[in-house]
Amino acid sequence: MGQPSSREKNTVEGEKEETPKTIATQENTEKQPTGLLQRQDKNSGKPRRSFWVRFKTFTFEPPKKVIVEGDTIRLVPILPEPETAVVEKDIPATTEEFTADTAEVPIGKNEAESQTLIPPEELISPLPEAVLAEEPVKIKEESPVATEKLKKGMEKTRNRFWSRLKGLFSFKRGIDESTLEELEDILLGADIGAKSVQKLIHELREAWKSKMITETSQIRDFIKNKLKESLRSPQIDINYSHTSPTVILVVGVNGVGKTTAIAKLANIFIQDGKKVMVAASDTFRAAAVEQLDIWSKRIGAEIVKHQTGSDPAAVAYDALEASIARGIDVVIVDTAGRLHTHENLMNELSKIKRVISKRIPGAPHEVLMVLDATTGQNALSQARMFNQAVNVTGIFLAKLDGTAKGGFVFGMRNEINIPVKYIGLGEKADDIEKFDPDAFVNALFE
Ligand SMILES: Nc1nc2c(ncn2[C@@H]2O[C@H](COP(=O)(O)OP(=O)(O)OP(=O)(O)O)[C@@H](O)[C@H]2O)c(=O)[nH]1
Repeated sequence: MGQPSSREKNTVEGEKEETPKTIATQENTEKQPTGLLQRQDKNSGKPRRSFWVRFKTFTFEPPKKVIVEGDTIRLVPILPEPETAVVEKDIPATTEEFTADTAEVPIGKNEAESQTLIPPEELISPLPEAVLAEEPVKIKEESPVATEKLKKGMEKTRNRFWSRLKGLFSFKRGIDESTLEELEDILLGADIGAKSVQKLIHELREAWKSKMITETSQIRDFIKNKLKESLRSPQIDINYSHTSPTVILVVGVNGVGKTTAIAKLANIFIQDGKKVMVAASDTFRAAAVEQLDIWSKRIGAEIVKHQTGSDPAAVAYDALEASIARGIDVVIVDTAGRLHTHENLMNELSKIKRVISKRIPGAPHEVLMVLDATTGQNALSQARMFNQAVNVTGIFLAKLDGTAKGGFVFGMRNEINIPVKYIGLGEKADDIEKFDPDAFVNALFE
């Protein structure tokens, strides 16, 4: 028996970990199954713990301070001295623990929506009348060619994917069952996900049997086209409102890159000539508001913030009022990535969403979920949970530059029908690209 893994430690021990966010990521990276169907631990054969059981390992984190380093702004945990660490000090009396029994129970929409809603008029004092923009926001066309930034950002994924695949196509030979088996292994190793690989191999076998393709050299383009097709979506753009403001609610667990994603999004909207406001509705931690504040000043976005611990829905409501009064084009609402319990978090997100749609019918026009690409297939469980509570309309895939597991985008699309809309390719405000399926697949093969 070796040392217990951090998954097996209790919450208090998890608190004492030096870098809880990184640990969660490393675990996910190291223990990643190659297929979606694999739900048992490879060594022990025991069932793997659910996402929410693992989620509790980063539910209780030390407070953080904001560190500004050149072009990046990050939160760094303020770690207590080991001998003086008192975990209870940071956890309010209302804190509940996740248990293995309750962790699996998803929060249904109805349950979330049955929460008491504070009437908006009690949340804030009234602000000036609405000033609506007359012109719909224009959407910029993007080229399907992979940019240098995209190619560089996807270097690790490409190495894992294409370096093995190209061996198969390096000389002309006929196709047989062993070719398909070899290809299947390579695709599974590229984190594409078991279901997607099965589908791809099935289609390839059909094409081979019908003599549509006969040589290995033809497989490359066949796979490329199929992968592109699998990612296309009619809703790949942000769902802009015809009347301003367009409201984007941003959700995701802590540490995935949510704040940085908001800054990146705000930055591209501003560069596109839009007036942007961010709502600091992650009132759970002071450092989160501070980090957003620094980003906003740097990129030129307006910000609405309240005190730590205040009602996040009230912050969102205030931001909507202010944005209408000031003719803002896009409002981006930040939210907490963790609360004392998963249930509290989902209820809070549902409430923020209800308050937004009560003030602006049809809003939020986009619910973007930020996922950390380095967590590979585990990001799927997060997406499913959040989707149940707030109906996610698009994915912002952060940290694609830091992983070789970018292939999981295909499995994700196959498993949950939510389109990826943006990708994060670094820590700076301009390390962002609008997701283009053709460019993405091209970057995998170039
Ligand atoms: N390499 C890389 N790092 C990123 C990217 N996006 C964010 N990061 C880094 O990831 C870390 C966490 O990012 P944050 O934006 O603070 O994440 P968050 O989800 O807001 O985290 P909390 O505020 O702790 O909930 C920071 O160090 C960021 O600089 C990305 O696309 N690529």
